[in-house]
Amino acid sequence: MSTAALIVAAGRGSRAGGELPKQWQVVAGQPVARWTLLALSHLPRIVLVIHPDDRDFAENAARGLPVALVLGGADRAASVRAGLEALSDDPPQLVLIHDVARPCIDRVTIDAVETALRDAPGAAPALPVTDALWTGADGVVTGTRDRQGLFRAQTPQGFRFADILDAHRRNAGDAADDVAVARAAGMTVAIVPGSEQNLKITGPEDFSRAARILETGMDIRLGNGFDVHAFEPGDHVTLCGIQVPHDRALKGHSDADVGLHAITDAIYGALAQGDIGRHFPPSDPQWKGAASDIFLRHAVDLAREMGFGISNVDLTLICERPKIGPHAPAMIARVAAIMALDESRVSIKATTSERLGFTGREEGIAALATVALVRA
Ligand SMILES: Nc1ccn([C@@H]2O[C@H](COP(=O)(O)OP(=O)(O)OP(=O)(O)O)[C@@H](O)[C@H]2O)c(=O)n1
Ligand SMILES: C[C@](O)(CO)[C@H](O)COP(=O)(O)O
Repeated sequence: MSTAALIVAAGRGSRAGGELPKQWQVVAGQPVARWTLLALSHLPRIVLVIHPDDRDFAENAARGLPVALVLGGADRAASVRAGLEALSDDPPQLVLIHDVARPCIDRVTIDAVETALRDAPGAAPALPVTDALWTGADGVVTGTRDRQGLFRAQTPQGFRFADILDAHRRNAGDAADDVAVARAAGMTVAIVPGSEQNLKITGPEDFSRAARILETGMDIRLGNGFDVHAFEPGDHVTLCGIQVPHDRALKGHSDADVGLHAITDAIYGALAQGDIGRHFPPSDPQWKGAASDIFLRHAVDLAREMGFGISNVDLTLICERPKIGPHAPAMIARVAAIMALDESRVSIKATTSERLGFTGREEGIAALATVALVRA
């Protein structure tokens, strides 16, 4: 069965507060939407429904993943409808409709919904209500309600695609969720076990709850990279993608960007995927004089293919000259752009070796990098 994920992310998150809609705020090192996309990234097709103002945030959250962006509507039902219509050009057999605001969704729950669709046209996770239920007014309990047979609804809510598309086309106005739309169209919806961890970020206090859950399930990898290039005659060096005037150049098969090479090696190291020489052999003439951002982009793409986000990078350049400080802001901007990271996650600093050793004798430049990769 072909299954697509439809993630609705066009809401404004007004109850959650903050300067950005909740789905673009960072939790446990990554935007909420990135966590949600990664959780569903085993599915072959993902549609992310967004507000027209949010395209840049969405592209950042979806980087490296096969995600189609679709513009949403004024309410949740309109956004779901827009996503379904976008999928209808090449319809999948099943669709899992998920709130972007539920980033802690786990694979067991996703698979349970998909499996239940073998026997029912709709299926959704839910948790039975276990607390006693009251009615209240003016701060006083006015009655009790029977909790028997009551459930707390979650997403992803899964459906046979043709049925839910038809149900949404016939639905007028907003609806609490897609189960309501499906039931109004006469579809049977099976309940599968939900998860306490699959909370929806709704109010400000939910960010820290989600962070605790995401951090517990994290796979954190650290990698280090070290590189050295010797000086040769020339009039500039290329460091972290920036041409820095100098009375010598760095010698190498590529552009000899010692800084980018160290960062690239740190990423390969964190992934246990060898080093830059394994992926780009110096014996291969096509890398002669190559700009080293090619190598760094490859390492970043490999990390994302393996399901890792890059949390931060810290680079130290070791040389007496040229002075790095004046160029550091441009270097940070360039490395952040190559790695598609926020500049606040890139540190580039320099030290001399107090005139000791080969860097002290100004025979070359050394670079030492550390990166942290995170997978949910
Ligand atoms: N016009 C809308 C409104 C909501 N949603 C999505 O529907 C889900 C559930 O909605 P909710 O948690 O209520 O999100 P918001 O509408 O963003 O929050 P609020 O009501 O606090 O503004 C969210 O993933 C939200 O992005 C959407 O895609 N389009
Ligand atoms: C779809 C849903 O997540 C089910 O719990 C929920 O109905 C959507 O969010 P809202 O807070 O009810 O708008």
